[in-house]
Amino acid sequence: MVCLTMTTRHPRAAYLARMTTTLAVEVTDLVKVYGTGDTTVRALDGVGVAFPVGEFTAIMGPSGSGKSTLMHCLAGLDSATSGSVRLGGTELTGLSDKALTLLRRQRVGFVFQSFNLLPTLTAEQNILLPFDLAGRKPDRRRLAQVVSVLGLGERLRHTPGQLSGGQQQRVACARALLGHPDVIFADEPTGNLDSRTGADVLDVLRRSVRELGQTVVMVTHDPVAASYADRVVMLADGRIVDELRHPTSEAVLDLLKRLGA
Ligand SMILES: Nc1ncnc2c1ncn2[C@@H]1O[C@H](COP(=O)(O)OP(=O)(O)OP(=O)(O)O)[C@@H](O)[C@H]1O
Repeated sequence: MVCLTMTTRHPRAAYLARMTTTLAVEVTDLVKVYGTGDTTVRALDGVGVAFPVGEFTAIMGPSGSGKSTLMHCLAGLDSATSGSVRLGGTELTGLSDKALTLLRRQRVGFVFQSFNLLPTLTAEQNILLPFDLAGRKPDRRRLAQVVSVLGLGERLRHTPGQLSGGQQQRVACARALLGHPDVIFADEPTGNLDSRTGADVLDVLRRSVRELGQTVVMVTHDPVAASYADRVVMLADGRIVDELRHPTSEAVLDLLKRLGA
């Protein structure tokens, strides 16, 4: 497995790093401690895990096990107390807030439970918003491809209020996918959806991995949602305690029960 450890600043070096690494994200011995003294909480307690390019991983675990903390550290939204996070070959530890903001904008996609679409913009304008804000022109072929894979062709002129919850979440997925980020982090993406529209969104995430080569890391409580992933990583008490490949919802449920979740 090839993995570059250098911090890349030059655009061509960054490009080459992305081309040669087979890991989208990798963390080593990650520790996150909140608070001091009696109120100290060790939310992550020496986590080591890698997320290969083009794989769909679900992070699961009982409430308070550290899922959100891990995702925030992976995405450069929070800094760890110690340990290393490498995203697309770039070491995040020690980067300034400004550099982290830039890295998130250019190389990370987010899909949240609450969609986070602007209500006055059309679906297409929402999808293009990150590009507009950055003053960049999107690749029109990529836009057409993403819209087609996500089945949004008929909905581009609708505002979020004219779309179902599932369609809104698909627009949010398209927005995340358009810039071909190193990784998309999805935080309970189906938490606000009924099971049928939730299944549509999970299918979209699955297809973005299979057909567009996207890397997706999703936090979920739902064993059915996790069964769409290639792999489930199970956390308990801030540590990785198990891993399932090609998970079924039954196997995930069994594992959660054994952990007392
Ligand atoms: N800002 C904070 N300050 C202090 N403690 C925190 C903070 N954020 C999280 N924690 C603690 O860290 C631990 C892990 O929290 P985290 O939110 O990562 O768990 P989680 O697995 O995502 O939980 P849930 O499934 O309930 O969302 C918990 O004990 C939590 O109370």
